[in-house]
Amino acid sequence: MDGTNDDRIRRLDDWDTDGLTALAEEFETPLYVIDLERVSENCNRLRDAFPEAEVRYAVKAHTGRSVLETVRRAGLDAECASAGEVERALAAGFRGDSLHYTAVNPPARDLDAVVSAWDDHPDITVTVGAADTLDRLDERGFDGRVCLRVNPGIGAGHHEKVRTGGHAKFGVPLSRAPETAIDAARRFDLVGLHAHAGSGISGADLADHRELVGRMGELARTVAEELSVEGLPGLEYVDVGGGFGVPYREEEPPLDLNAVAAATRDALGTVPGRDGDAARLAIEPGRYVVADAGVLLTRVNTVKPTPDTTIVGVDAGMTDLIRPALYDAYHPIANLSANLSQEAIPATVAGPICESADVFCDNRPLTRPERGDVLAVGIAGAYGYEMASQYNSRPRPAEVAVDGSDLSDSRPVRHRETVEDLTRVERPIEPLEDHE
Ligand SMILES: Cc1ncc(COP(=O)(O)O)c(C=O)c1O
Ligand SMILES: N[C@@H](CCCC[NH3+])C(=O)O
Repeated sequence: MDGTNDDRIRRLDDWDTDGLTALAEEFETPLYVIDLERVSENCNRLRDAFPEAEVRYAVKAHTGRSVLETVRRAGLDAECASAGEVERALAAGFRGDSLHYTAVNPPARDLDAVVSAWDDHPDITVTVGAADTLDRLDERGFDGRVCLRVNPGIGAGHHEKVRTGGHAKFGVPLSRAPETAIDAARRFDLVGLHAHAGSGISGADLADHRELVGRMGELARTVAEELSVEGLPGLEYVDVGGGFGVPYREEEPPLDLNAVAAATRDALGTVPGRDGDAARLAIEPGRYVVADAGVLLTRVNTVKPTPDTTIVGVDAGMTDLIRPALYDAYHPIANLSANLSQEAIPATVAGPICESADVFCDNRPLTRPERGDVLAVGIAGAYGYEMASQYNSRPRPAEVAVDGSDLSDSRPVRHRETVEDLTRVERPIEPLEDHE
């Protein structure tokens, strides 16, 4: 670690245009491309900025097996939001002591599965955001490692729908946290305290982040003192969540990760921990690890001039990348096939789904698109494939992995679904011949 952190993001310009076009030819579109070397680099950037911390990858950003294996090899732990994610992380080789399951109103099926996984992997940690969840774990005979999720009363993030910190759904209210923590410590092995502000935190949110971490530091010192009075084991860590943003717009400055790390350290202060050690800092970023490692490729099938704009119809839609429809999120878009001498026109890039929200951008300059052109939608590695659906009976796209800037060496890591994949779960109610 050299004390510096290259905070540049990988932009569409940094990808090899011919290489991406060749991938679209070979594997067809819509197609996700994921650069595993960039995933590793992003893990290293986080570890360099937070050398003292436990860094846990929030698996929900991209659960692809290739990504999970890459993150594990880069030495990060895994933070899982469901029993399904726990199962996938275990299958990708994460050990129990690197697995953290964050239980939010957990369905019984999830708790049963995680408690059963705990039988084989007793070092799994369950992060609990309600006293009810503690009781439900108890009822299942679980007496392992728990972490208490606290609602810090502060939310942050790129859109109101992703600000979790202030939402009552998440975590035990700060005022109730000390008593709930002591109750948890009497019944389980209470190893940590946790809070998460939200997703897509930018430099402008640094004051909120600092306030959240400060509150967690104060709470952790109160809890540590009460644990010590009761003769209970101290805390191993304080987890201040993830949410580190990446600049999707060209003009947005990148997050200064070193400044965030310094502010985090400063605001947390020292928390007495276990066996005479201080409690460690933990963070759980998802987006930062994978966002700029992924691109979505899509092909133009329609160019329709209208009085207000030119509609550029493409074969990817909100079913492949829902972020623009759901959060009005901005993703850079480039026409890979365009001759650079051609002029840019205001274009509205729209997909094939029967929803007016199925639009990637409105009236944005795009080098004159023609039918058959390949467009790249950038910074699509986080919450892209992961939030894809099969609405309108659209099978989910394929994904290929590459390693670094040479795109000639690619391998498919997710096959393109077929309609048969969609209907496999269905059973007819009557044989078709009865209709004849
Ligand atoms: C509990 C928790 N941890 C970590 C994350 C990861 O967030 P991000 O991908 O923004 O880093 C989330 C998502 O907001 C979350 O809910
Ligand atoms: N899905 C959101 C992030 C939410 C993270 C989970 N709490 C996004 O695409 O920005």
